[in-house]
Amino acid sequence: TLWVPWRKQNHFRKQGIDGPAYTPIFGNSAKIRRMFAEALSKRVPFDHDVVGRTLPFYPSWSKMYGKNFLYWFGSKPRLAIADPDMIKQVLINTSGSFQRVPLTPSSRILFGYGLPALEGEQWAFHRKIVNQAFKMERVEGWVPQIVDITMNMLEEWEDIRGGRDEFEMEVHKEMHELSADVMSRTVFGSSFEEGKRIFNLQKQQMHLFLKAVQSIYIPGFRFLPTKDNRERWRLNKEICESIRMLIANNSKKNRRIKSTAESINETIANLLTWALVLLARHQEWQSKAREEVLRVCGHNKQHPLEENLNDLKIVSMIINEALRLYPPGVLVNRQTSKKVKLGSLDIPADTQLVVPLIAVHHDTDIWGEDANEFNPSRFLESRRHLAAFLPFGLGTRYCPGQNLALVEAKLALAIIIRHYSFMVSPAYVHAPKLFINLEPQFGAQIRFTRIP
Ligand code: HEM
Repeated sequence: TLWVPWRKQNHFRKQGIDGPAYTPIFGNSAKIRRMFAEALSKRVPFDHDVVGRTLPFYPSWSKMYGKNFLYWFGSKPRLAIADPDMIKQVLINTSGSFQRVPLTPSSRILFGYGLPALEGEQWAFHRKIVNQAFKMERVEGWVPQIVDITMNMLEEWEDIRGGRDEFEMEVHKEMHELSADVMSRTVFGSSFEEGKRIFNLQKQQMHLFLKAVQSIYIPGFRFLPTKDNRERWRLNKEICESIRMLIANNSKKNRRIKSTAESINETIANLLTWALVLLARHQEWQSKAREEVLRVCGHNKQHPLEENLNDLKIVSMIINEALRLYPPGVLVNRQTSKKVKLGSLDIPADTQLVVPLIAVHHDTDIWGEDANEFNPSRFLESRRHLAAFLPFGLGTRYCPGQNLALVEAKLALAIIIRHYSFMVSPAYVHAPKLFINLEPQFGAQIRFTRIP
């Protein structure tokens, strides 16, 4: 079996798919780790050409081997695909040939036994429940709560401002709190405080999780009482107990929804953070958005209502452009359950397919020469290709939280823009980093001025 990777490598080479050569046991993992370390140690200019910093192996290897290439995680082959036609074929395929990559035991702790971990009938059953929970009518019913929570946040900002004209804040933390509050009040309903506590525990757990996924998975290692493992067990126990209590206090039906929703809170926080950074950097779009909010919602400090949502067109375009340049979920992956054909390619069973969403979103072949520039008006045109813009995934597994994410982002942005003008603080260092999601490595410091 030692020869299997080489055989697979040849199999792909014969079909025109090349990549960094396989090295025994570790594959290309050490090299990938080095590339990440090097990318993160460099300071980058404040522009949006950020794929090299967030997913350094992709631009490096695609330059040498083409948009689709083969690399090795240990002795497992990974096929990176960034061609929209191929991506579409993989993600909309319903035959069961392309499955979600099974969670390792340590990532299962993070994602639990919710939707992302399920396949087949079990998945279909729970997916129906989740779709119901997040359908648009239901999410629109949450508008008053979301507005309320955002206004509460602004009241706290006013305390921080303390009567000054200008004040500065790290908004990533603020957006994290905001989206945790929204998720707790909407999805968790009555169990508000408890929901928030779980989010905070999970945030700590994510740091440990990341350490675990960046190292190669060694069977049995998770049972060793290392410092990280002990901390992981402690947090896990606490989270399990909290969730158990929460479930005991709630109806049985919502159980699955909760366990999935908890781990996904971060995505909206990151979307909002990047949208604020982008608007702070691109004042002309901030003004355009503010004009729109005032026009649509009225001048008398009125808040957006659910009937305004469709009229906030510029705000929507800005959110799309933020999702394009800084997609919170940087990649999605699949694994072949059997030998499959993808276009003219023969792919063996047990091959991981990696779709680098962020690279597709920055591809000049798709988006033109200004692909790395912030230009929301590109969304005035209809979509180029189903798989050219896919921040929420595509196909049967596309994100069921999309409605909530977009409605929350629209409302929160509209309200913030209505009350403050803002610019990037001199303290801000532009450093997008792939954590679980795409995050600002050193936070997002923004300087606000109150609009009378
Ligand atoms: C800006 C915010 C968000 C982004 C960018 C995002 C992105 C994604 C993406 C790309 C996928 C597809 C994964 C794949 O195909 O392998 C996904 C799946 C999923 N998302 Fe989201 N998400 C966001 C917010 C949310 C929220 C708020 C929730 C729930 C409250 C949520 C729940 C889920 C679930 C349960 C799945 C798995 C669906 C399945 O396996 O059938 N997401 N998300």
